[in-house]
Amino acid sequence: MNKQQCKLIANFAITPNIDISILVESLWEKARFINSFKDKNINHKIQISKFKEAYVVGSEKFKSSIFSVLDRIKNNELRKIVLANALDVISTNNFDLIKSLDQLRITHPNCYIFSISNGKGQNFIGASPERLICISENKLITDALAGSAPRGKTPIEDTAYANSLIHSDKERHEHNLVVDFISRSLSELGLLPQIMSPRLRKLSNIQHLWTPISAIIPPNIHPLKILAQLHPTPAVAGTLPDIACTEIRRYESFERGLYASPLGWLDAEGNCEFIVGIRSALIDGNYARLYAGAGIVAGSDPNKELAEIQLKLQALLRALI
Ligand SMILES: C=C(O[C@@H]1C=C(C(=O)O)C=C[C@H]1O)C(=O)O
Repeated sequence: MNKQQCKLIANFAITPNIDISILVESLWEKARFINSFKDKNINHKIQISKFKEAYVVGSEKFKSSIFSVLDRIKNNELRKIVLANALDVISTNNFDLIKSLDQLRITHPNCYIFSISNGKGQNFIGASPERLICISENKLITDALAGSAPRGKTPIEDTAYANSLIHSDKERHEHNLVVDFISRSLSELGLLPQIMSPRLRKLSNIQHLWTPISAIIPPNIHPLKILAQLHPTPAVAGTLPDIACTEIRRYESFERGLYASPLGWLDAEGNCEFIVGIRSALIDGNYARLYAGAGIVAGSDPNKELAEIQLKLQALLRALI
């Protein structure tokens, strides 16, 4: 598919008393609306807004949670927990959804840009670097993505960050927990995971350790079964995932909502694409809640983890305002 084309997938719940012809017409109407943007440059209204920002969990409280998690890791109660924070933003004007998505698309050209509405005026949007599963013609591909470093301001600084990421025992351990979990989960379904060579996933503000993993899917395994087996991976929850999820509920004082959840589509042939809903925000009129987390493992430095979360949140905020 070239850059001028895109695939439009529509998923609808079909109930016995639905009028298919009305449904099809409303679908075409939506397709025509989307197509009408084809030749238009989106001219965003310039609005001067003022913003009030507040982290849901303050820095000191967040760091004390990290220290507590590190103690529990030391006591061998768990190996990794991903702790998230949220940033609440109130603007004097409503957030402009199309403009925000456009900015996310421009600043994160290699990420999955998404927007999901609940039909009540709330939209969950973001630019995720992480693919949970993509199945095309029986071939599955998934990402182990964990372990992070900032991007450098110069190529030399950037390479130095990349090298320290690649050679850090702590980052590699954090990453390998995700690789091991994914390959074990796929094997438990009777699949033969092929682990590709590790590489870097470079985004505009951050870089990650990245290992793509592939597998051939026999027709009798439903994509949702694979999804249920994989989610949540230790990239967004921890190891072991069940224990980590219980601990996350204790440490995080807010609901994650759609943050870190699988978002995507599937078709009747078993093709699908689900990403992990990170680098994301819930937008409701002039209110936005932005989410970001970081994996805590033995050797994590609370100040660095806090800085990583702030880096993720501030980059997202810049795209929204
Ligand atoms: C949990 C998030 O990201 C995850 C955590 C990472 C890390 O701690 O190194 C890296 C990529 C993601 O797997 C997030 O961005 O909210």
